[in-house]
Amino acid sequence: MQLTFYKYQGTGNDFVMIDNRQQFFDKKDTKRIAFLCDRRFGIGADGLILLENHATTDFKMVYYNADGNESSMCGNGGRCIIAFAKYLGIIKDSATFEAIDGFHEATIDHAIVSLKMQDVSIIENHNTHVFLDTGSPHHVQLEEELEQLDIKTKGYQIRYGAPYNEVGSNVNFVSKNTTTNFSVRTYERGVEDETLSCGTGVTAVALAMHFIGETEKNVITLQTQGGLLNVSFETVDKGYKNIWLIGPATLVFKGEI
Ligand SMILES: N[C@@H](CCC[C@H](N)C(=O)O)C(=O)O
Repeated sequence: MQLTFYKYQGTGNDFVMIDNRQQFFDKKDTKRIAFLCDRRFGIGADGLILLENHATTDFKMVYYNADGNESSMCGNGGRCIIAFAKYLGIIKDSATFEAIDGFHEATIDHAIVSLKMQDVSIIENHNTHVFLDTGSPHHVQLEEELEQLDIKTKGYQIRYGAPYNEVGSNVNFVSKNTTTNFSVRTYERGVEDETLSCGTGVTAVALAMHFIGETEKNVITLQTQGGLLNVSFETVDKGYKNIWLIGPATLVFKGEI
């Protein structure tokens, strides 16, 4: 059967997007999802996202990593699905939707999407790194020589090492440019490689840098390999609320396979 798909990217984190409001897509076919994401034999993407009907919000988002498995929240995917929902005529300039980590609000202004993330109340500050969950689990560590790092090798060791083991964590390497600007490179679980950007990752980095005192600001710019993202937040007694991930989300092409 022919499958109509849409390819989106948000700061270079790219996704195969499928309108599954008619529920035709076989979600159990992990091999096919991995095939569609394969960059040599398939369409090529860091993940695949289904847009589905929802009883009380504008739509539901279902996210799969490039390995074919359903996973936790994808921040850049969440921004891209807003652009997709607008393209399909489901929403205008604002929306609410449900994802695996709960309900989200978002707005879109031309190609710039602002996505509200879940509140974060648990942040583990270890000596060498910070660990927190921004919808997906993230290990965050500061590095002096970010450009020289072998992200695939180092990220793989941390992702599969203790205490994360098989379940794993995404791994973010960070360098500080100014008090409001940090560079980030991310090894993504489920892609098992560096991606050009990770939305839940840069959100984790912004909160972690504030938490450990590297910044006192609450609007942070994150330079990823695929472009700039902004994260704003409010500090509360036990963590952070009103967290927004802001940046571009673009349709690359539409096709059939
Ligand atoms: N690219 C995503 C993160 C997707 C989930 C991640 N690979 C995981 O399995 O935890 C983002 O933009 O947040």
